[in-house]
Order: sequence, then structure tokens, then C-alpha cells
Amino acid sequence: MAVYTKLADDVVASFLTQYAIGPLTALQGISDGIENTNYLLKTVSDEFVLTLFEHHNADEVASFVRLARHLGQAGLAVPMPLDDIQGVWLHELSGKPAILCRRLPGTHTDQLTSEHCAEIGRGLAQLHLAAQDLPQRRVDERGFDWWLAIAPELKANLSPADQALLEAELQAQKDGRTLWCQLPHGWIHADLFHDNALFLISEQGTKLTAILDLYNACDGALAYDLAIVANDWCREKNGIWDKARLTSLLVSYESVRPFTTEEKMAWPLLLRGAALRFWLSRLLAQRLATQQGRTLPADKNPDEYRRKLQQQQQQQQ
Ligand SMILES: Nc1ncnc2c1ncn2[C@@H]1O[C@H](COP(=O)(O)OP(=O)(O)OP(=O)(O)O)[C@@H](O)[C@H]1O
Ligand SMILES: N[C@@H](CCO)C(=O)O
Repeated sequence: MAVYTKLADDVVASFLTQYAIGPLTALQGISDGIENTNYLLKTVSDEFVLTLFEHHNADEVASFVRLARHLGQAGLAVPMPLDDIQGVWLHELSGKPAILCRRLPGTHTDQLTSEHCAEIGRGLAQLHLAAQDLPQRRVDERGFDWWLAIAPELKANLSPADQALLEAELQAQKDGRTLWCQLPHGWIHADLFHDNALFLISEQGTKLTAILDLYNACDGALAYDLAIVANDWCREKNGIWDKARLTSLLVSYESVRPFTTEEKMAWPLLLRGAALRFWLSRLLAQRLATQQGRTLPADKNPDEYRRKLQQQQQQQQ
């Protein structure tokens, strides 16, 4: 994981002859991520990441790249595909859309601090503002309609208690729909977990160096995007909140884009919606993995998000 499409060295070496980056010197599959195939590769000139899209067609990839270019022009550090010598950035490898991006600096961390949360809060707010004037937002394929569509088939394998938890949340989300629709909307990242960010730590402090994986970006409530971040960056896997990290995230986000009154009112609803979304998508990923004889990585366990949803419901009773 996640190398779903295996590429031989000579195939990649031949692919690279289309670019002015020199010959391949090293190729290694990237194990992080569960959606696309990624390879880290080196040439004599630099390091690059080759991505093969496993679920998206060329038009969808073009939409992500349009967003990435727009954000890049606004000064955000996001991966942008390189043009080959013909000026073409979108290619096909093994029948799948493929792009080559420069490797961005920094590393992932699982030891999240208030400094990381402040950085990502600011970065996310900047992303929201920078993308405001970019039209043609994609529909959220994992949004409210998908929750209602997928829940009945996933429910069958849940315990009676979990079925009740799911039903209660779907009802609460239906009841909250009017408020949700009143919130400021725009392009959202929609999957900004901490494994989609890179950081550099130096004497100057902790610096966000990349926001990765724009491949779920879509139209959505901006504060919902922040709730997705809060659930992952500011809570332990057992669901317990780290209050210092949460405060740091919210203060930093708000220093760039202040919240509306409706967003403050909707915050508990958004946190639960964000937990529900990833509970359902992990249940689906688990089912697919089982069907294919694979196991999900331990850090993608659906139970984490069931617990987070359950605790959030209990806190609000
Ligand atoms: N431009 C880049 N620079 C540095 N590292 C990168 C770059 N692109 C991807 N990576 C590395 O590859 C990993 C997987 O990439 P990405 O998150 O896009 O894959 P994915 O399969 O879509 O992931 P997810 O399961 O989060 O949707 C990243 O976590 C990161 O470590
Ligand atoms: N970030 C997602 C996986 C990719 O969409 C999760 O942790 O469930």
C-alpha cells in the first residue's frame, strides 16, 4: 500500500524520457495513502512523485490540477504537475491518468503539537480564501447524498447499537440541513488529515511546507473542512480532544477567515458530519479490502471514527 499498479523500472525510465529532468536513478513505491498509486523517483536533477490515479478519469484530474495551479499562484505549497518537453502534463500509464510532480520538502509527523495545528489552521483558511474566485467546483462525492445512499448497505454488517448510532446521526444531519446550507461554501480540501501535510522544523519553529492530495477537493461548507481537520489533528484515536491543539487550530484559522454566527452555531453538527463521513468511507474501504483479500492499514480503522461520532453525540445530549 499504496502501490496498486506495479511499474517496472524500465517502464518508468522510458516514461521519463518525455521530460527534461534527466534519466531515472532510483524508483521506490510510496506506502502512504490508500487511494492512488504513488512512486518516489530520483533523477540526476531532483526528486519527483509519480501519481497514477486509480479512481479518477482525465477530466477529474484536470479539475484538481486547475485548483492546484490556482492555489500555487496564490502562494500555497501544493503539488503541481510538471510539463513534459511538449508542454503536456497529463499522461497515461497502465491505462490510468498519470502526473509527475516535484517532491515537496518536509516530512509527515504523528506527534502533533499546537504549533502544527496553528500552521494547518492558517494554511486551510488561506486555501479557502485563495480558491474563492475559482469557478466550477466539483460536487462532493462523499457528501450528504452519499451518506444517505451508502448507509443502508453498510448498516447490514453493524451491531444493533451501531445501527442505532448511525440512524440517529443521519436523522440529526437531515434536521440540520437548512442550517448547513446557510454556511459559507467554496472549494474545500475535504481530506486534510495530518498524513496529507508536510512540515519542516527548524530554529525558526514549525513550518507547513506542503498540503498534499487535493484529489477529494470539491464544493462544501468551509467550516466542515475545518471540522474534518479538527477531528483528525486535535483528537486522540480514542476520541479524546486535545484542547490546546483545538484552540490553536481554531484561533489560527479565524485569524485569517473569521467565523460567521451560523458557523459557530453549526460547529457541533459539522464535527459529527465529518466523523460520520469518515466512519462510512472507512467501513466501505474495509469491505472492499476484505473482498480483495487485503487488510486496511491500522490507522484507517473505521472504529476510530465510530468512537469519535459516538462521543460527539454523547457530549451534545
Ligand atoms: N509532491 C509530493 N511531495 C512529497 N511527497 C509527496 C508528494 N505527493 C505525494 N507525496 C507522498 O505520497 C503520499 C501519498 O500521496 P497522496 O496522499 O496524494 O496519496 P493518496 O493515495 O491519494 O492518499 P489518501 O489515502 O490520503 O487519499 C503522501 O502522504 C506523501 O508522503
Ligand atoms: N483520510 C482518509 C483516507 C483517504 O481519503 C481516512 O483517513 O479515512
